[in-house]
Amino acid sequence: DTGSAAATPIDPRFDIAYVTPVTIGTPPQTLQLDLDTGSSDLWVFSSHTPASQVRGQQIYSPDKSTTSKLLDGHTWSIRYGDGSGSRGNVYTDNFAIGGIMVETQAVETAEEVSSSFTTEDNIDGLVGLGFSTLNTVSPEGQLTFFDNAKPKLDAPVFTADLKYMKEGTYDFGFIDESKYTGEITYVPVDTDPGYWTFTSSGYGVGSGTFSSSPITGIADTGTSLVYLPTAIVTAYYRQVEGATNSRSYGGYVFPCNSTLPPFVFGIGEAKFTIPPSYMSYAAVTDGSPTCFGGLQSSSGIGINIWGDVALKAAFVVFNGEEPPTIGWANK
Ligand SMILES: CSC[C@H](NC(=O)[C@H](Cc1ccccc1)OC(=O)N1CCC(N)CC1)C(=O)N[C@@H](CC1CCCCC1)[C@@H](O)Cn1ccccc1=O
Repeated sequence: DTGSAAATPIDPRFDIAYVTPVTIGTPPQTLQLDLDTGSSDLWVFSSHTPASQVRGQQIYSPDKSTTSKLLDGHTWSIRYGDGSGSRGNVYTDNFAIGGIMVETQAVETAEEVSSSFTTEDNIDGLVGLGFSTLNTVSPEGQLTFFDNAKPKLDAPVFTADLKYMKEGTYDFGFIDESKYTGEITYVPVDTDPGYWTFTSSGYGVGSGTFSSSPITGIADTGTSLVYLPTAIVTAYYRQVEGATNSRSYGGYVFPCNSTLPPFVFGIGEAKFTIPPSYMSYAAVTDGSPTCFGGLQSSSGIGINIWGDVALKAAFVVFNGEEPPTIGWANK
């Protein structure tokens, strides 16, 4: 099998996250979920989510599906890097993305979600596409959609073609040659503890010299920005007039009319350029002349994260063969 599904920005003003339509159950219930390679739980707003915590999200009702089965005695609870979280119980049911159907997918139904999920009415839940070792279901961990779908895919891969303020695509089971230019550069993935962890070959700021130094980090479709070591981040903002590291805004900000250099990162011998428009992420509040940077320091996180700001500068292949690799191509 092969399949494709849209990745649509949830906000027309800036790319904070992307959602993809999925169907769950019989008859199919359609929800818009955030495909997140930085986690491995598939959870949804549901008929079990208190009404006070639901604000416009689509919900999954297992009781309305003739193919749902309660996974008795199983629970889940997850906390994300930005402090948001959710928990609940587990069903198995039919689950499809882009026409790829998994009959007994573990679908984690939320009994509680944190306030940032309640306020984000465009996200009905997440599809974790990290490695199944990260799944939080207890007492038995469950498989991700990708692990369940892999045996029926023409190739054990999925690709991300995220776009700047535009609809992109996730493809499953094939590599669409029309979506990239030149060659795909594959590098090894370290699957411990369960992210798509790889090592970049270095970085450059604008037309400055390229610094060939290894940067190990995760490819994370669920994270909006890029988080790298402080030395790299300060080297970048040193080139931006009026940039400061703002405690109140929680990161590097600068006057929106400042000229930003592009940011270059290496994958093997290949180079990828994040254009200035992606590096000026968003005004700190609507209409403010102060903008928040798309590149921020990872010093408070503990891992480097290549989030959407970097991923949308490339066509990315998540290769689930043994051993897994990750491929990057220009587009
Ligand atoms: C430094 S990991 C921060 C990151 N969460 C973000 O990137 C959020 C995304 C968002 C989406 C929609 C509305 C609001 C915010 O956005 C910001 O935090 N932003 C954007 C806006 C900026 N003004 C401030 C900074 C994050 O926890 N991702 C996790 C998945 C997310 C969780 C929240 C919902 C969307 C999916 C996940 O892959 C990160 N992970 C990665 C590895 C290990 C653990 C872990 O947990």
